[in-house]
Amino acid sequence: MSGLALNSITKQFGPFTAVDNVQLSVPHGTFVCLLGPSGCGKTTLLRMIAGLDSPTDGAIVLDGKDITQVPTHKRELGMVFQSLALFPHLTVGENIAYPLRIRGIGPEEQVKRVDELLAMIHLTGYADRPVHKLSGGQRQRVAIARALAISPKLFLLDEPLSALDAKLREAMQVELRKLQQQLGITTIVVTHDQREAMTMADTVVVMSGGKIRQAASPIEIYRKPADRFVADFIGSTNLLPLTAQGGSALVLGHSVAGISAPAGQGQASLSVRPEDVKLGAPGEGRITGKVTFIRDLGGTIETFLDVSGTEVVAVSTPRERPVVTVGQDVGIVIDPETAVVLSA
Ligand SMILES: Nc1ncnc2c1ncn2[C@@H]1O[C@H](COP(=O)(O)OP(=O)(O)OP(=O)(O)O)[C@@H](O)[C@H]1O
Repeated sequence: MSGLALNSITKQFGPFTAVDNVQLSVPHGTFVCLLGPSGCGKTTLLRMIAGLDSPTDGAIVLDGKDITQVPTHKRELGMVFQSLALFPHLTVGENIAYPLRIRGIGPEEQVKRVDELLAMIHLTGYADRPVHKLSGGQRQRVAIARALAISPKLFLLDEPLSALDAKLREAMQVELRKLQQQLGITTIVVTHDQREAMTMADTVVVMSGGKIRQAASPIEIYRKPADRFVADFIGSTNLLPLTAQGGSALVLGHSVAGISAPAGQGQASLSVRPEDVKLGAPGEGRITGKVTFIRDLGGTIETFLDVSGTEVVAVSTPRERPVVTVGQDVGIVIDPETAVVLSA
């Protein structure tokens, strides 16, 4: 297969398993985000792909070739790691040309390539500027250009945008994704920012405790989370207790048409995104909650409800907002099409 394959990768640090039997296939030209809470093993996994750490077990295969034992400098990688900063005493052009120079590429070819890369990152004319005179976002773009100078087979980035302020980070996410699509380069980014992952990735790999919980498209991760961890970690959700009773299931004590409990499970949960909770009049057989708090954020309105001790959050836009007030009893409508049954 053209692309990257991680075959049963495990990394132990003494008795501690930081990466646990990871299996992942990254087709050529795709953009993968490794996403998870602090300590879940995403940086360790990226470092192994980069050759900066070796797996205790398993194999890393790039374009059909086992590279597990190949040293970093022979893997044809472009890397933007937090620790790999730009050379502050060099100009933008010298920074970008550096990997070309150490590979013995002639000065004319270097200038041509630097110009191409500067155009690509929208910094044409900046070649002679010292890097310390650049803004944070411009510096980040130069680091990206430097990593791409050698046309690598794999582009690896570890939290590349975390030092930027929120607005610039969002703009750079879009820019990085466009650049990756333009070049068709296989890219793996480590991030703990789910918005970043959802914006950029073809495949989001959600990790916890060294294991992959789910690897799927952003929309599938959001709409069809594989388990409670993923449902809770990605976006916000209502995890409602689901109990089996006879052949049907009870959600917050009520049966909901179209929802059934998983076979053989005593206890399960139903994940319902706040935007999928619809409010209506309280009615016979309908889940009813009391409004405890309303947060009007302008573009969206969050309504917090108490249903026999369980908090349910509904999000609506001002247009679709049902007029409710704190203390009021309202009916809660769950659409079985958008709700996901999760075991445990
Ligand atoms: N060299 C090492 N020796 C011992 N333990 C390590 C080493 N490197 C990482 N670990 C441990 O492995 C686990 C995974 O670390 P890793 O840096 O991969 O996590 P991460 O998901 O990237 O987290 P963060 O977002 O905080 O960087 C952590 O518990 C960490 O303490």
